[in-house]
Amino acid sequence: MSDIKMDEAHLPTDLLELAHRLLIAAQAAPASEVQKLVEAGAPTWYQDDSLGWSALHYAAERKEPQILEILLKGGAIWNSVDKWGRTAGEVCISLGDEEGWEIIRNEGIRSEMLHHALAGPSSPQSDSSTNMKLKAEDKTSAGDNLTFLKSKLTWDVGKDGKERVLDADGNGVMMGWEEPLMVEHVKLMTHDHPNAQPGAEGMTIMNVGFGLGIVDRLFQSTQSPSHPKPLNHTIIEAHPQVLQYIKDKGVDKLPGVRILEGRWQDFLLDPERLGEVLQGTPGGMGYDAIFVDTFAEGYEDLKAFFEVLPDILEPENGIFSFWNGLGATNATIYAVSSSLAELHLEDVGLDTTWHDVLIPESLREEVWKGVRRRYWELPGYKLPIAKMKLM
Ligand SMILES: C[S@@+](CC[C@H](N)C(=O)[O-])C[C@H]1O[C@@H](n2cnc3c(N)ncnc32)[C@H](O)[C@@H]1O
Repeated sequence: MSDIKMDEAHLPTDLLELAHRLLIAAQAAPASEVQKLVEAGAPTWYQDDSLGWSALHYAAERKEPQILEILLKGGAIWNSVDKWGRTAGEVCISLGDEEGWEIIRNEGIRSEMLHHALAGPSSPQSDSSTNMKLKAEDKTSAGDNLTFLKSKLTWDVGKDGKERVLDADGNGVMMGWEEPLMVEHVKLMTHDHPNAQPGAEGMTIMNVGFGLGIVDRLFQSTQSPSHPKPLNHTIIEAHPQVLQYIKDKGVDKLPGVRILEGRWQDFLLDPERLGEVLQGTPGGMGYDAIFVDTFAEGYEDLKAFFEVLPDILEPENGIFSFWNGLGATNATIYAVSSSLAELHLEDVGLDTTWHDVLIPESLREEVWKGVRRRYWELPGYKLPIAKMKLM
């Protein structure tokens, strides 16, 4: 998210005057007037003190698509947020202005794609200040994977009666309210797969990030008297306490289960260890289902994971899915982040379909009691299911 808000004192007086004129013009003047001010160099990123609104927020309130376009072409920042964390996109949503919202979302996708193209190969350092900072949370141990992996975790039961894991700063690492979403993920990844049908040999599954083990329990319980249990179930997990929890619960002793201890990066980004990873699949052909849900990682890490999928996903029927939680405190940013993921998956040869799932549970106050920061603000979850494109 952008935090470009600049102190008035840092702007030369003539620029400050242009900035104020632009804010006023965006509220009531004709498009031509806004255009003139932009051409004269008025800073389109400027946000006022009272609401934290930029000219883009004001134009969104007027439902004037042409003015939105002028401002965005003139460098307005699509994801700058006001004092309440709302982008101009949320202003459009609140007024039911789909056209305006799409203009802002499309600019978000365009600018993020451009940013990634210019940044070159995925690298966690390539975020710039105007581009999305898509971390599951922010700062503290939730903002840095290596810090998180050294931090002390606590397992407890929240006010909603559901189990959860918190990190040392009180950030929710995994929370029980997510279980219905995990159920949907597993259902969509297993139901139609040929290796999960009665009489078949069972699926090969890779799950990255154990957490509370919800998704792993669900993968294990897909079997019925007529349905096979997974043939191989490989879990990659990096946190020492979670690894201990896995052993305490005897998960590592379940038939077909294999635990790879370490970060997924250690296994999947090292060509010499890929063979070890693929041992879980017949003929080393890749997994039937891959799910990834880590913590304290950002979009760049997810993108780096996407890039290894062609090497580890079974090409014919393999299904990939991931916890789609980045940017979920804001509807416009969530939409842009999901579209970005779809485009980057397409780049590596995967087609994505999205399933909309309602999640009223997450909005209940008691779910978040004792948690430092609420990481989910939306009533809906966009669940991705991706498969290799047919040649
Ligand atoms: C949100 S939880 C996963 C929840 C899980 N899907 C469930 O159903 O309970 C994230 C897990 O990812 C692990 N993790 C974080 N970063 C990782 C990394 N780079 N490689 C492997 N595991 C990681 C954390 O230790 C944690 O156990």
